[in-house]
Amino acid sequence: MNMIGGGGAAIRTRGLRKTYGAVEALRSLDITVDAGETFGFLGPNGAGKSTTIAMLCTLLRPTAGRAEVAGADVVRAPHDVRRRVGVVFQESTADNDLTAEENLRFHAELYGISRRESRRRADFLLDLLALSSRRKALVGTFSTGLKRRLEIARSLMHRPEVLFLDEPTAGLDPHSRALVWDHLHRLQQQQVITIFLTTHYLEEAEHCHRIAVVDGGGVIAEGSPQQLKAEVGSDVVHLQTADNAVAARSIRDRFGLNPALGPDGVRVHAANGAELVPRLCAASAVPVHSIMVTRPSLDDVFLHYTGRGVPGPPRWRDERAPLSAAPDGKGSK
Ligand SMILES: Nc1ncnc2c1ncn2[C@@H]1O[C@H](COP(=O)(O)OP(=O)(O)OP(=O)(O)O)[C@@H](O)[C@H]1O
Repeated sequence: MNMIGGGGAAIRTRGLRKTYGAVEALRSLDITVDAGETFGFLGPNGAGKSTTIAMLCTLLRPTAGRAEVAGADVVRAPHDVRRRVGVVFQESTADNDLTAEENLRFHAELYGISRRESRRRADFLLDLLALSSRRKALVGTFSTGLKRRLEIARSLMHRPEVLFLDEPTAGLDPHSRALVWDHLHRLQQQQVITIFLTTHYLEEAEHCHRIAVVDGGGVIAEGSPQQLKAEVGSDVVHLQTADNAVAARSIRDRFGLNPALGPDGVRVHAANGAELVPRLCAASAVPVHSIMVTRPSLDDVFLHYTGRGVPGPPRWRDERAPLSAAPDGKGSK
């Protein structure tokens, strides 16, 4: 077969494009995902994430360009691709009127898996996703988190080489989110599997080996979470104090940093927030009510790479000019 490039990649796209009539959902996508990698596809609403998954799973035909998944071309060999991939969609597709086990077995039948193998595989996956105690329960009684885990189990019944997850933790509470990731990590310890997931959340990128940020129809940034965060910037330390203006001024004077005074307190960028916190508390000229360290947000990533932020965040202002103009700290707007 005429491959796009060298072997070894689990997913490879070149100039992949999709239009819906006049709407250009994806302009030109070039990505390479190695076998065994967890690859995050990050972007705002409408960036083309679901469209990309649909093309890679052969549910949508590309308008132009090439894509290979698990060594098969999505247009020329769609059946090969389908046998080698598992998919979990944003919307639940589990059958509420069947039990967890029946959902898995039904899927296995569609793939022509023998009963014996189906039983063995279902046992393994129900255990892996901590669903064994619910195997006989009707899926209609499941929470969103349980359903998502069942759908992941179902997508793995036919031993796919590549697992596509479209917003795997959307709509889940923090505990359920963490569980999903625990199970995915356990899965990767058990077998070599490539995971391609879409997400809005930069936090999810922490679980990925590499991520691509997609916007405006193509990839605008790509790398490991560490690389992207390093490029985006440093930790952000948020402080609330008895007098935020005084605190901001003392941070600037004592630490040579550039604090910003905002509606909820002071925030300051630092290379290592955790290391700065005790020093800030010890040196603060005013009592500190609360202090928190956060990582760069999706806003920060977009601002960095596109020069525009996602609309709506609280407005912060650089404190240097107002502080020197108004030593009482109130500053002008
Ligand atoms: N069937 C369709 N017909 C016309 N336009 C579509 C269709 N499906 C998607 N689009 C458009 O294509 C673009 C990409 O949509 P897509 O759903 O792939 O983005 P997404 O990144 O997955 O968004 P979200 O994060 O909201 O799921 C959007 O502008 C969307 O409105």
